Amino acid sequence: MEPMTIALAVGAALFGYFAAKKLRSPSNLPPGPPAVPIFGSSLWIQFPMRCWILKTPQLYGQVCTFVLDGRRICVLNSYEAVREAFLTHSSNFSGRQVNIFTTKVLGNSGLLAGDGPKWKQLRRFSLQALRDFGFGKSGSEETIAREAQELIAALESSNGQPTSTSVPFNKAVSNVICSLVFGSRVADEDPSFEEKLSLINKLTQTSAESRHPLLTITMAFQRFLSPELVLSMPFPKKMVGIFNSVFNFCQGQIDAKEAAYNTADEPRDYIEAFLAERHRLTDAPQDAKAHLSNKNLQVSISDLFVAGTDTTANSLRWIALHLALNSDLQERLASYVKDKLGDRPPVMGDRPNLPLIEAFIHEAQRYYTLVPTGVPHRTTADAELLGYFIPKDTVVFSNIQAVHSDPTNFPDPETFDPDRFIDSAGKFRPSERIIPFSIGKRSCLGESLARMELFLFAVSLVQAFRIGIPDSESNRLDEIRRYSGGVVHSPGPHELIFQRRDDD
Ligand code: HEM
Repeated sequence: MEPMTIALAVGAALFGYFAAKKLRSPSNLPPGPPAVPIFGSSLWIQFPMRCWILKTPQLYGQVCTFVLDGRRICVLNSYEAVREAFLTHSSNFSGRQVNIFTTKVLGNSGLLAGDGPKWKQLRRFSLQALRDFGFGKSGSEETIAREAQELIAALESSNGQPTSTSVPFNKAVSNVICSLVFGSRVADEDPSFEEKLSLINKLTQTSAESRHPLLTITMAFQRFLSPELVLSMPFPKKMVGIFNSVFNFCQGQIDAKEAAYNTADEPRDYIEAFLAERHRLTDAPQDAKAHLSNKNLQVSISDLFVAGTDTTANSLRWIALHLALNSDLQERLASYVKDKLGDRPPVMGDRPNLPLIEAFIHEAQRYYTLVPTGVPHRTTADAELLGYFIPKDTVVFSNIQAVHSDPTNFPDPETFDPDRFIDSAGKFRPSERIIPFSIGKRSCLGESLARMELFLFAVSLVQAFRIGIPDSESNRLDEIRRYSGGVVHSPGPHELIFQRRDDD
């Protein structure tokens, strides 16, 4: 071989080596605050962490990174970043965090926190099972329509006096998920159900990261302690207690089903489908039925129950609050619905004929981003994102709120304007950049159910009531709207007035 060719080959090899090394070196990480041994970046960020994450687009741009409690964290601050991570490189970005909690309390199980082949099988099974009981089909439509009427009756019983939206909305939405999962309207049948709802609320609202500076120091050393000791500390202990109460409740439902259900019968709900599938796969190899363990059943039911209740109920509470504060819009929607449907209750088939309602819900999901910083993912391999290096086992937050308030996607994002999604022919034109349910392999499992609920409940409310707000509540709007830094951004406690329209 010519010396020149050898020199070129060696040069090319060295260039390739150093280029790859640069990608892998920390200098090619996204920007972010400094990190020091033991404390990571905790001295530079503000807590609650999720509130601080919302400010990172202004500080660091589209993608940023920092280190907390020994974990590298990456934040996706634009639609392009979320799409590239969760769609283009979904195979590397679809894991979930592994920590003492997911290992010791959740047993690496369930729909929300699990990952790997067992989670994949469970997700596939769950989507199929819930579809069979009407996810996105007429079964759930009937269930939701019935609960919408129950909700209206409950609100009507307040006789036009200020009433909290929290319990009635949560109960109505819970009854839908309970019907699909447990086969009964547990929320109405179990007298202690309100207590369960408040536990769920604590789970989704509590911010694990809101901490006192002293706690920051304790947290920094936590990873050097035994899991048992960590779980006995005040905050983790409280969370474990809440989880265990939800698990016990779910286990009670499973036990009752196991005692009564004959696996030869056609399953009628998620638990029965799980038991039937387990029976069907009795002789299958272990790999094929690894997702059908008792722990997986217990955790996935509580996942459906937790993820399916607080999210939809709080989206509806934001919608009711917004209508109460914007009577012009409320009257416009009410006369629009009256014009299209008269007084008959809505059905899903009405959706194409109600583009303004579709646009209103779409805008509500943008404006009141319910899960502002997403549910964190984990990289399962070293990855590249928008030219940056993201190491394996990085925890990845999607700043959905930043995507929804990006003025390049939504001019004048602080203005609530459903008409931005109505085209010149009067048709509803949704934006792919509105991602309340996230996107990709880990996107929300209950999206089609939630969309049906939002439509049927919202139309029913607009038809039935003139919604108002007492002066005492209008004076504390900042407090009602404040984000506590939990996974879900729900409105703070407040009361609204529901006056029947047909009383006019
Ligand atoms: C308006 C209502 C809802 C919103 C805004 C919402 C939003 C979300 C978001 C942002 C995620 C995280 C996706 C990701 O990690 O990238 C998620 C996951 C999930 N949601 Fe929902 N959700 C809603 C309703 C529901 C309902 C009704 C159910 C149950 C029937 C449900 C069940 C789940 C489950 C099981 C997951 C975990 C999926 C996985 O990790 O593979 N959600 N949801």
